[in-house]
Amino acid sequence: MKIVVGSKNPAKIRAVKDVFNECKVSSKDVPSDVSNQPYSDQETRQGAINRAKACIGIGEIESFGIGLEGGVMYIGKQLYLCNWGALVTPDEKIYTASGARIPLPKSISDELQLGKELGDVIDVFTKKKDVRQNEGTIGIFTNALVTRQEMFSHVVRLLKGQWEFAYKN
Ligand SMILES: O=P(O)(O)OP(=O)(O)OP(=O)(O)OC[C@H]1O[C@@H](n2cnc3c(O)ncnc32)[C@H](O)[C@@H]1O
Repeated sequence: MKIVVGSKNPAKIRAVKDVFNECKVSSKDVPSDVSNQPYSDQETRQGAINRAKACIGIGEIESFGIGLEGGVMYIGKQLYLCNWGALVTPDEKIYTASGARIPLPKSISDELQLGKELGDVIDVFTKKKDVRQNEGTIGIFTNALVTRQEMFSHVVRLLKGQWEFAYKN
């Protein structure tokens, strides 16, 4: 079984390798075809689906595609971090799953409202570089108890499990 991950982000690739450790996992940078900063569950999920589909294009007929997408969404006035994953099979069946979500501090959501991307805002907030490729925003605001890789591993496990269930039944 070959898996193609639609991102060069190491946190995402490691999450897929962690769950599909028996498979050949490769990665390629594909477009999400949604905004750079998705602003709803719907848009974030669509970005994950678009990435997964783009992975099983020409030359990848036998492969499974996985797309992982980060975004934000409102519940009332509270902005939350949200994450979605999609797995597309070679015969184009689509499985989706979402990840844990946590509220973002007002100082962060105020910056996002100016049109900035979370990845840039969290780097400035933490005075770190490439948080998105490491512990992620979820890692920052959970004191590293849950990192971006761990959160995405859970999403990928949800995808794999749904596919296994469908395959067996
Ligand atoms: O290389 P790709 O796969 O594009 O990875 P990315 O982290 O840059 O991009 P995503 O599509 O996953 O996320 C969309 C935006 O939200 C940001 N973002 C989402 N979740 C994040 C997190 O946990 N930590 C930091 N930035 C995050 C991210 O930096 C982007 O600006």
